[in-house]
Amino acid sequence: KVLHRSKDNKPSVPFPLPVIGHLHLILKKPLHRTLGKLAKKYGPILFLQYGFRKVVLVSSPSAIEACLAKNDIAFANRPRFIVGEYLGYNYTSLVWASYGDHWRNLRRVTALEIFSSYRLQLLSSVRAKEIRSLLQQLFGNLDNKNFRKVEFKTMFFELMLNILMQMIAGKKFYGENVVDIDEAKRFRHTVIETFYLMGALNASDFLPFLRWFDLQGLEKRMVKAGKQRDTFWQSLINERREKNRFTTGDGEENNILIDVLLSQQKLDPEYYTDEIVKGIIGVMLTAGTETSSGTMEWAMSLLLNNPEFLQKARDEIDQQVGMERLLEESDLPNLPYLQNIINETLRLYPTGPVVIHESSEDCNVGGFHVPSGTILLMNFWAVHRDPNVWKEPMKFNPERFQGVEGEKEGFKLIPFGFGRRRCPGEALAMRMVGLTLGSLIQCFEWERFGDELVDMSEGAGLNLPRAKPLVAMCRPRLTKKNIMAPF
Ligand code: HEM
Repeated sequence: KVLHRSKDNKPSVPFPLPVIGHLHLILKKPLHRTLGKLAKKYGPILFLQYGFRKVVLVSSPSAIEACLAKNDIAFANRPRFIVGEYLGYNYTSLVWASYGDHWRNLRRVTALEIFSSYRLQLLSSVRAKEIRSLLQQLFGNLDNKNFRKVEFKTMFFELMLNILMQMIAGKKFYGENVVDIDEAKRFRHTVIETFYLMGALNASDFLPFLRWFDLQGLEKRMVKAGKQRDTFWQSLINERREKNRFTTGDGEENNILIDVLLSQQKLDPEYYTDEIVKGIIGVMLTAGTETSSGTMEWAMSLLLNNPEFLQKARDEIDQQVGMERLLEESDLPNLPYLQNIINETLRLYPTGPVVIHESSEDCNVGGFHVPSGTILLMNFWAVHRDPNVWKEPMKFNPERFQGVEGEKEGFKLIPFGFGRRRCPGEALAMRMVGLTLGSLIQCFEWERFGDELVDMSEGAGLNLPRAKPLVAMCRPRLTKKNIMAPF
């Protein structure tokens, strides 16, 4: 029986304690750091025991390649953690579904109706409009002399949510003519709560008898969050249903995800139940918002602490786009420096730092036997900071991507995962992060709020949030005419 055997003479993982196994070793938050320390001490492939569950923790590029490339199908399941029952419609939503026909169908429908290049292209004007309205809002009544204070977190979240809401439900969430502000606040809270609950270590997942007691109070919170989410998704469906009763046949309904799903429901009501439709909407609005907006916030934090790179990105934009018009999505391929900044941000602060799968059959990882039903923990965050893989890994240096080191092969930069369960939102996220950062750099000068460096501490949650929301000062570079020009 191998608990852990390392090829480089690292010590063995301590023997598991009775009942709890190694759970005591992973209590400290944030999880990616605690798991990173374990890997550093004991090796890149570790076999752990969480209560009654077997766990394999992998933290090196070759180990992750062994799981996601060589054993992709074997590891394509997710564990049935209790949170998936309440927040994943009893494991039927895309994130929580096990590998199989249902999951494949969800991936197919979303790939076609939301993530295809055709759909992404079709909705590029929605994104451009939202960015412009964000820039106008920031510009406010500023002149080019005064700096003003900006809080990013809510601004980026609202931007992503507005864009996704228009793709999904055909309406905005924030801004003029929109839903009531309390509802918007409640929704944001629910998304944050979702990530918290997904990232919280629920002892009942590993010691099922504890479920009776819900000692951490997590299940109670899951029930509440599940109800809030369900009410919100249902209201979006009801609204579209009502609207479609009076449809003008102008084709708008072909571009809105809920409408497409409701027409599938008419064809196959047994499969496309409201629950399945709500599961799809919920996954998109949750997985797509905090991850992308968090990446934007980390990128701005890094640039504010490293203004020389901010200047270089601005030089590139000035050269490629100029100051006479606003940066557009079609400019992004001509802005490799900006792209390097995003890659470097995702390297240091991947907003999916630890990814969880489960094996559905026996397999072999790096010479070790992994039994079926083992939980797989992949620490992308640790791989992205591994000194065996990266030179000066803790240093923010976008220029590393200009040289040989920047080559993405070899599973050393995997912020979106790899293989069958790879993030389907990557192209959309990269466009949004690129367009937002590029526009902010083009249109405004940025300075830190106060003399101190931006605090880079990480908070709790599965999506690597900042501990403290980022605040900075900005002053317009472009003229009011450029920014306020009607779209
Ligand atoms: C910078 C932004 C983003 C990052 C870093 C990110 C990262 C990830 C990661 C690491 C996974 C797990 C992959 C795995 O299990 O192997 C994932 C899954 C997923 N992501 Fe993203 N993501 C981002 C944006 C988005 C967006 C914008 C959407 C949709 C609008 C999205 C939708 C999803 C979905 C649905 C899954 C689950 C896929 C499945 O289980 O089959 N993500 N993402």
